[in-house]
Amino acid sequence: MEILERALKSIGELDNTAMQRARERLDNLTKPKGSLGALEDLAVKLAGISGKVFNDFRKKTVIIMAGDHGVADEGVSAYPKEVTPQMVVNFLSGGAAINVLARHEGAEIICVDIGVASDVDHPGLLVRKVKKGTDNIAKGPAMSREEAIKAIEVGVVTAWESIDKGSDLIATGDMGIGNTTPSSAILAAFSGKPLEEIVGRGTGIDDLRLQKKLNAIRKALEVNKPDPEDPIGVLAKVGGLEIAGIAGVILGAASRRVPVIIDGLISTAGALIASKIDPRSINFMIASHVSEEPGHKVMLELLGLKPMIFMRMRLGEGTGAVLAMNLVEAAAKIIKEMATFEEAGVSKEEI
Ligand SMILES: O=C(O)c1ccc[n+]([C@@H]2O[C@H](COP(=O)([O-])O)[C@@H](O)[C@H]2O)c1
Ligand SMILES: Cc1cc2nc[nH]c2cc1C
Repeated sequence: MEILERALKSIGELDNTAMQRARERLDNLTKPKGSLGALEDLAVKLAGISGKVFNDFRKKTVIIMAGDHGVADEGVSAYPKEVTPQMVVNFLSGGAAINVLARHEGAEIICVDIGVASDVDHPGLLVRKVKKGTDNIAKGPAMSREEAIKAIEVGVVTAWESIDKGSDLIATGDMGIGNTTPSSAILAAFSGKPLEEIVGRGTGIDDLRLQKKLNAIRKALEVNKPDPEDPIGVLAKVGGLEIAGIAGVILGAASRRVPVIIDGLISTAGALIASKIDPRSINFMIASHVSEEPGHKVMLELLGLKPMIFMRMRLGEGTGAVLAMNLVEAAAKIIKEMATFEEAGVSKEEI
């Protein structure tokens, strides 16, 4: 708890003066006021986060949290559990979608085993296993409260270490067969929305598995009775180890005023937990894309975040978040590199 408390103590507000200065500069650049839309809002947010109008990113990092799920035994995924460690090996060998996109964006990948059921032996893996997969949430809690806190703290420390090594733009990613089930359960606990509206097909399940998934979430909520006023309790009861780790990465980045780009459904479930632990953490989050999972849009609305990319993606791994790094860098360059009306000798608006 000491690490989490330390992180929470350092989370501050956005720097309003820097944001105002950023808005003024944007209004003086050679374009009609506001014409770069969300790109301008992003430049203003970056100023609020760093306290500086000009930002550039030297080291971009995606942190992938990997964990397994006892609830996979209920037949809620289209793929077997073994895929979790197999994909971890794929991340470390460079063959996954996230490797391609991270290379494309010039980002580094950190992969953390925070709760994979089997052990992966690879020198590139950060082994910070809190538990060998969660217990089946349809039958009882995913993990103990102590384990949930420990997993959040793994995320905090991983973010801090990466920032200490120079990371100044962080993206969140996940890997875990079955993890759209706890992510949807977390959303149900916080939103109270009917499951039919928020539960999707994850890796691509058929109608039969969708019914099993809905039943498993219904049972998880009945058996565990998560209290939306107790976010760590929600996480321990119906969450996942990688979701906890992602919440920790977000709180860790926020505590160091480093922008953190949120990926799809699972990462945003982590963001919801972080936001309920400390709402100020939302200030440091940047939404990337909106996933095909129906619950993702609802999560982003709850957080009050607007996604920038609509590409029908539903992969996880941090893929949407890493794609958005390009837009974050573009926003930072616009405010820094564009000429003002005065510099370019362009006439300003008449009214
Ligand atoms: O990020 C998303 O929005 C997303 C949506 C659907 C599936 N996934 C990925 O697919 C896996 C979970 O799907 P499932 O069907 O096993 O619950 C897990 O490894 C996630 O990274 C990710
Ligand atoms: C192959 C595969 C890759 C993934 N990456 C994230 N979730 C995944 C699920 C599967 C099944």
